[in-house]
Amino acid sequence: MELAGLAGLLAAVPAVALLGQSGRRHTGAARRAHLLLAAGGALVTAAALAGLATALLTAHHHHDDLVTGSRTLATLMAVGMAFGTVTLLAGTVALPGAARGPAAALRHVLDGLVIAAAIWFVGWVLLARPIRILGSATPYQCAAVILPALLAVVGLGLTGVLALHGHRPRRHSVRVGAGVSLTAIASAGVSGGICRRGDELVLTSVLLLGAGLILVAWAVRAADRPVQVTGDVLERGGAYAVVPMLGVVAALGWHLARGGTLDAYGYFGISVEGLALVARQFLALDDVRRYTVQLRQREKHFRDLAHTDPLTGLANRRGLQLALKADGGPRALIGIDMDGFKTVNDLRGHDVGDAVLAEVGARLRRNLLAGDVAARLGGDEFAVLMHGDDDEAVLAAHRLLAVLGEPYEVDGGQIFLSASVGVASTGELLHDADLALRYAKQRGKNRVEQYQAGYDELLRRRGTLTGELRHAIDRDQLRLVFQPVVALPSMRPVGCEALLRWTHPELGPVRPDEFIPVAEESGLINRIGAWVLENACRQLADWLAAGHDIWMSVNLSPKELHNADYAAQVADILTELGVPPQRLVLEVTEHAVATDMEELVRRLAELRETGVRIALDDFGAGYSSLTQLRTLPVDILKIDHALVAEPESRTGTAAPLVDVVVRLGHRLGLEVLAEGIGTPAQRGVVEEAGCRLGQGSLFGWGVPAEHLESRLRALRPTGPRPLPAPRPAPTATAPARSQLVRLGPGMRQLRALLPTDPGFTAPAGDQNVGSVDSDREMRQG
Ligand SMILES: Nc1nc2c(ncn2[C@@H]2O[C@H](COP(=O)(O)OP(=O)(O)OP(=O)(O)O)[C@@H](O)[C@H]2O)c(=O)[nH]1
Repeated sequence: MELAGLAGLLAAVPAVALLGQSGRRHTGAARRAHLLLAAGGALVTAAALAGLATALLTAHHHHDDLVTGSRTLATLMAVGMAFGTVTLLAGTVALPGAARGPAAALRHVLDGLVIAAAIWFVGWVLLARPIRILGSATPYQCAAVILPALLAVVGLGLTGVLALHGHRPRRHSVRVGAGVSLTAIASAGVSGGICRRGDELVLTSVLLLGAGLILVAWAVRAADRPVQVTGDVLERGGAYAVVPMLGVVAALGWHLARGGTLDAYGYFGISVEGLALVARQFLALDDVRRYTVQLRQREKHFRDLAHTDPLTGLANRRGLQLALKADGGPRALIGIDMDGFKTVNDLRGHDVGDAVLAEVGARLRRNLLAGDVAARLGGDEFAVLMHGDDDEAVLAAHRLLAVLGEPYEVDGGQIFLSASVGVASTGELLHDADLALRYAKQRGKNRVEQYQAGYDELLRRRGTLTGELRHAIDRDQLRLVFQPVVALPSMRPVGCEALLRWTHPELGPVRPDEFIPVAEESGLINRIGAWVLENACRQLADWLAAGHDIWMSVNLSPKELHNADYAAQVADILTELGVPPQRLVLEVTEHAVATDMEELVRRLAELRETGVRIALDDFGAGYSSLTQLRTLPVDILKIDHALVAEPESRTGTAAPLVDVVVRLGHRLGLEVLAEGIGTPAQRGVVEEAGCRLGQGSLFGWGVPAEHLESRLRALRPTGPRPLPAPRPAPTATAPARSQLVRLGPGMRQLRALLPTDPGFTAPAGDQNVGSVDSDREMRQG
């Protein structure tokens, strides 16, 4: 019989060999698991082989010796095979499809123990008194079977857990678990059979053992397929614990009802069940804690995201509102909006716009103190919430204005932008800073305004003005006045600038610097501009018809210039009223020049084609580019009054830059007109510089048409005047000599630049260039 058993065991050998081979073929976790399974299988097989061989050799011994010998042998075999089974179990939990890592494996083992302890206990109830389903066959005298039986139960428990919680597809690891359990059961059978000299049992068990190992080997072949790892606690139900526990309770009740008592094996089963459940509970709590921490971290991450602006990484509006709610000492809010940012998007594309915004964010962040919060409120609008009082806030605002006004290096080019800044340090910070910011925009941008209680009133007034301005034309509230432009040095009026006046019946006279921005913002400027142009031209036509030798200057809003058929409108009016186009001068401000150059050049060129002349107003008051000046199709350069009124500098001359700009203008073939001449001294300086056209209070304020007309009448007509030749078209190939120069009352940079410009070594007689009036005046003079 033992021989048959030995033969049966041979089936196990190839299975072990297959496992070993599979282990060598794999790497990583699979290799470890397969080798463990191979080693376990080999140990079980070796122990069984050794036991059977010993039993065969000692078969002829005396009966008493035989009984004791069998028990000893069975015990030894059981221990040997138990080692093998433990190794097999370890290999099973180590399979990649079983558990994700050691922690998950430990959880599987404990879950398995919960099931195993229940099976053990139910088995014990069935085998123990009073039920004893095996009757006298219960191998009580063979303690040797207990160890493999115990491991078989653990194997079954583990298989159950793998069926419930293994990674998908689960069938491979379940098959391995089942094979290992079968091997363990067979081990118990073999040791039991040897102990009780039950040949059939030995034979059957040996065959089962082989079958178990073959099942393992077969299942392992597929066990290294990719598995779907799900480690979420939410996936784990409690059924694996509830069902065994109910089984234990039912079995115990049945056992006690039949008058049974608990012996050591029963206690053991119940204790293991309880301890395994408690241990599992600890681990489950630990899992829950870990997941809670993870959830909190994620929640924080999403909360942060909800309060962060993705482009700049600064806080967003909600983030700023949160920061505003937090308590703290004295605080101030600095509201910032980039000026003319839309142009960056329009000219350079949205990506460049984004890069500029990101850089604005970075500059703000670099200029924060600890505890300050910078935020992007949307578009090109930013805010800085800082600790400090009024004065500190205004100081910080000016610093930010300077920092944000530095050129932006994007995409290999420079972008020039300024910002408008509003500061509030009491009250509704967000609201007040916004009001101050809007006020800064209205007052010409690129400046800091501090909130004052009057702003609400100011903005309300703007609302009223917008409403009233809508009807100003229909209700005949607009008037034109005309400020003379005189030839120097004779001070004879040769032209005039039409200036708009608005007198409201209730509000009284409204200043142009108040209502013109309102008109621009509300879009009314186009209607109003058309009205001004038409009425100015009508007046001009009258004067020309009356034989006066004069030209008319009309201010042009950048918004009107954007209008694609503006040039056509101008041409229509001129034709309709029969005004020679050369008699009309359209003035654009430097402000318009600083924005979209290409469009501006195109529009101005269209206008010039109609024959009108273009004047560049307020030159020297803000930003200007010398390159732009050369590219722009303009005929007249109007020197800003700030330059004319500049006091003596360290060189000892008053208005030192007038001379420079006049020479620059003449050099570029432009007529030059000095604005804001208020004193004979200023007139002297301007004349000295060679400027032949002047305008200012010294020669007359803006007056009604009749007043100017009487002045004109007083002058004896001197026949038709030659009109200035149009300026030659700018040459596109001329190299740019400078980029952007900040002109202004200081104009130091221009001064520093010009003498080194080879094109600027002006000949002594260049003062007459392009100035017909000065020619004539000189002849007269
Ligand atoms: N590139 C980019 N542009 C944006 C983004 N959000 C808004 N903008 C643009 O930013 C511009 C902001 O316009 P405004 O502030 O009204 O106009 P502005 O040209 O700066 O004029 P002022 O503020 O009056 O000087 C709009 O043209 C928007 O389309 C953004 O995330 N990226």
